[in-house]
Amino acid sequence: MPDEASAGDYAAMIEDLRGFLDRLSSARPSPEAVRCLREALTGWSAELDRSQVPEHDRVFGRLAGLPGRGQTMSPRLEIVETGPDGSRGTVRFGRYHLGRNGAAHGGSIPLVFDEILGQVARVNGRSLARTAYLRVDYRSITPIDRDLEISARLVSVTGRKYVVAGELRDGPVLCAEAEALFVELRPGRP
Ligand SMILES: CCCCCCCCCCCCCCCC(=O)SCCNC(=O)CCNC(=O)[C@H](O)C(C)(C)COP(=O)(O)OP(=O)(O)OC[C@H]1O[C@@H](n2cnc3c(N)ncnc32)[C@H](O)[C@@H]1OP(=O)(O)O
Repeated sequence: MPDEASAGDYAAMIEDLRGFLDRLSSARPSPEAVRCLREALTGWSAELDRSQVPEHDRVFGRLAGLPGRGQTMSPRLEIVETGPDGSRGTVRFGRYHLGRNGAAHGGSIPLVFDEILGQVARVNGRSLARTAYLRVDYRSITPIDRDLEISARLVSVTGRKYVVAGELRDGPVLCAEAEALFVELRPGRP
């Protein structure tokens, strides 16, 4: 893990990357701008080629205190309260997550449910638990570019099985709800 000072820089870089992806997805760049961006990206990749590491040493997605654990794959999730029975937070779908007509892409919504529901299972699980199923019901469109409320609650624990349910709301509007089963891995199972 990076030290405290570089963790701050890393966090800021991840936020910059989110901003870049939002701008990229809503841009119509000129051929000259595309050439310029490609050149910059080639330089960034060459820089990162110098610091590739195995999975267990990577930083991306492993900074528990940061929104979204310091990764950009799923929308920006910020947990504001967590406990053994559940958690709640805010999530923001950016322009990068746009499906059509102002609604977030349907595939980006399970991503964020897997995160928050999985964290509740993990708080409860003695060891790592994996998603066995994740069901999402889309109740109303999920708007982008504003903070939405998201919550998860533990429904039941049966042996190694944890059922967790979640809701995504835009104020009084229920955008989506989810239910997932997490199964705690047997010892020695990768
Ligand atoms: C250091 C930095 C930290 C940073 C901070 C970390 C924070 C961390 C937060 C992470 C938050 C993200 C969390 C994402 C988590 C994933 O997304 S994991 C990736 C997606 N999931 C997978 O790849 C799982 C693939 N499947 C499997 O590996 C296996 O099928 C499973 C799920 C582990 C189950 O296998 P198994 O242990 O052999 O289980 P098995 O004995 O078959 O079944 C056990 C029980 O579960 C039931 N079951 C199993 N599957 C199902 C199913 N699909 N439907 C219904 N029942 C089922 C069985 O019927 C059985 O029930 P009982 O007979 O006991 O009543």
